Amino acid sequence: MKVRVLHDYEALSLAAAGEVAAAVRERPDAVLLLPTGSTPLGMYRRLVEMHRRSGLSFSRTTFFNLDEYLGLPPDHPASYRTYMLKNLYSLIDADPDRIHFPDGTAPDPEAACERYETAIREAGGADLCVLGIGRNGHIGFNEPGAPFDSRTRVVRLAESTRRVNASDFPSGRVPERAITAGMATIFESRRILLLASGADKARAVAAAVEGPVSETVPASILQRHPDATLLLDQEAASGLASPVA
Ligand SMILES: N[C@@H]1[C@@H](O)[C@H](O)[C@@H](COP(=O)(O)O)O[C@@H]1O
Repeated sequence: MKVRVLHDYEALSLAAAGEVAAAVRERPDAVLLLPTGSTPLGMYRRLVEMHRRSGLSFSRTTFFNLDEYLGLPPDHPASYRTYMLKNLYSLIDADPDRIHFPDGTAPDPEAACERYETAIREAGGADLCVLGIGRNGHIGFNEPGAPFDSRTRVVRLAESTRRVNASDFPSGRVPERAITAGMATIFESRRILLLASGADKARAVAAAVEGPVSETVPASILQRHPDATLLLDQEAASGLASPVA
């Protein structure tokens, strides 16, 4: 696992966008597994700029989302589908047939999870997975305790995660469950990039980088990955015992 510390959020976003752009330039039909949350917003903004200014094309790229709330209508303002359309897909030349989301409203959610896992596998697996990190070390919606061999499945959200995400649901209750790509699904990505910004991520980052590899801290699995990079801003890196360049 490599760790890169950038000066601030803007530098982090630019570096992350550079990595995604390089993957897509090298392989225009790359398969990407992408996150939501506030952290990747700057990266998406930069990717849209690169598309507009330097002609970076995503027309052959296949996109999968890491997760989605269970039971939210797809056009709900807080659904991850809405987030991705608004912040990325509607602003670039993505092919709608190559954009995939977990189906949070499927009548049989377990079957929808299996279909999603199969779709990722049939696409050849992810060339690049970009992750954020929860304050409790979660990746996607794999909360502490998620088995390392888990696949795309329905999960119950930690109460702390529901509290943090409550600001996205001003007029209602935060869903209790979600569909997430599993730990093994994520780990099988050929390259993984985890982004963390701000002091409130410092403890989770330190546990993921310097603590034992443990299902208690889902992001710690990246220590075992052959090609994982953490992009941190200085605040997110502030809990690390050993300084990194
Ligand atoms: N399911 C998402 C995660 O994929 C994301 O990484 C995390 C951190 O979000 P933020 O970047 O807003 O801190 O929260 C959510 O719960």
